[in-house]
Amino acid sequence: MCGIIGIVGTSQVASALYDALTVLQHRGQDAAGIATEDGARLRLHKGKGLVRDVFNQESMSALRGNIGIGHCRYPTAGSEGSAEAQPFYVNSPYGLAFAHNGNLVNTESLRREMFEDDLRHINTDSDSEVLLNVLAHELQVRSSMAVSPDQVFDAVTRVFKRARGGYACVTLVLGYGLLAFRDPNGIRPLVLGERETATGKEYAVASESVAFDVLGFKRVRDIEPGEAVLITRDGQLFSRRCAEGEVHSPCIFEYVYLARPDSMIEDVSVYKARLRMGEKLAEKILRERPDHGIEAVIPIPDTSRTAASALAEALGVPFREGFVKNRYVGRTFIMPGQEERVKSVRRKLNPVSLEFRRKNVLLVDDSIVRGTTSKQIIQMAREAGARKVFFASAAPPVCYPNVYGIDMPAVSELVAAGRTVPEIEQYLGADWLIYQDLKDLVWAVQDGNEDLKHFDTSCFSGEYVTGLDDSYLRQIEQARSDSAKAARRSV
Ligand SMILES: O=P(O)(O)OC[C@H]1O[C@H](OP(=O)(O)OP(=O)(O)O)[C@H](O)[C@@H]1O
Ligand SMILES: NC(=O)CC[C@H](N)C(=O)O
Ligand SMILES: [Mg+2]
Repeated sequence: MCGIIGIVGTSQVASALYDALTVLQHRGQDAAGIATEDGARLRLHKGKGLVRDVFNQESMSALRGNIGIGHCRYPTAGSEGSAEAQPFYVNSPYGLAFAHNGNLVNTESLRREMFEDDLRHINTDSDSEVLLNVLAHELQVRSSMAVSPDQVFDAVTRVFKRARGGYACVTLVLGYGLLAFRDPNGIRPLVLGERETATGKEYAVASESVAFDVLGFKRVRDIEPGEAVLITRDGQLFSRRCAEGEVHSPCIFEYVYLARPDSMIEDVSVYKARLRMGEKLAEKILRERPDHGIEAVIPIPDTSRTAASALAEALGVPFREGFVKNRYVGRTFIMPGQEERVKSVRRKLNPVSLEFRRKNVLLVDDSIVRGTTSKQIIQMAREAGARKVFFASAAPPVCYPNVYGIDMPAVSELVAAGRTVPEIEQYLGADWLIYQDLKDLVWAVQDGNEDLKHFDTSCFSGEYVTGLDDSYLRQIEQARSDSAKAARRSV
């Protein structure tokens, strides 16, 4: 769930790309990059770290041009190294700079095809570099000096046939324009925006609409599943559905945790969806624990706040800020190693003891994945003097890996996998634990747009809309478990 942005402007775009990346930072904290085209050349700067650390005045001033793309990375493939920071670049055909949010599930066979059939060298372990080369190959075999939208759309049609997985992508086609496309199932989000300026209309494409709010762009619409949009350097927009007939399945975890609440995805307000998650969870608590005795509902900052506030209101129990978040510590879940994640929970969240002392409290989180946060938080609540500590998750138990752009590769690391709710309760140390039902989570999102009939719920249901090769889950567990990553870092 990286963040991506592309802008076709009528004046310099680097600072707008930078600003957009800072509001998409919650989607990826590991690396960031910007590529622009200054009329003659590609300008590219990228590196490891937060957006504010990767760029300085000097690197920004070199990023000249009225058209460009940006990326902030949360790795789901390959390493966390700077070589895999995005955008990636290939010089042929035309010169392509590419940024990708998502994850492919047939990377290895594509990598082999690239090498053996298409004679292309892939230099990293990144699936995004593979995807860029598939696009480059398909453009190459149709290329001519004068690029046409039909050629580009035919190439993307082939990419959709070859690449399986979740992918929302922006590509800078040097000397020509910006190409954006979204996988045939529409798993990862991608929105189109525009703004009128004194010098003409400008377009932008981004992972989340919140990027448009800060840039003063108007959200026009979501890019459709299997659609490609091409915006030429002189501001003409072309689009085509290049894949049809696949089940539209936006990732439900965007609504649970990944996206900012002030974003709209698929015409659904993430904020309102989270409120509805809280309401549904309250109904379940009232059904199953009518004599709950809860004296305060306490969110685990940041993401659960919205759901917890609605839950408290529906229960008629005070909503209290029992944990203060250190605003200088980033998101824990998207950190690459378990040791770092465990340490950062305590660095990040500190209890306000008086909200716990001699009280029965309900702690609310948006989700429980590895249990890193919840286990420590329950202990902190007890240390702060709580009488009873109940725990509620606004999402159902996460029991299966996510393979479409969220780094949850190993079943063995998921606290709910192979455990019953009472067993998880005991492991986390809660007096009782309650999870949202999947049907209620689906309802909470669908209520915002009843045209959405299906979602990618794979981490809750184990159903993978693209299908998976038999050995795939075993392979990613071996390659991407915390222990595999730690072993890689130590060499
Ligand atoms: O069970 P776990 O493996 O701990 O993962 C789940 C937790 O991680 C996320 O928080 P995070 O700190 O990443 O971000 P937030 O500040 O947006 O809530 C999420 O909101 C849960 O609190
Ligand atoms: N989270 C993502 O979208 C990751 C993109 C890509 N798979 C990478 O690892 O860089
Ligand atoms: Mg959290």
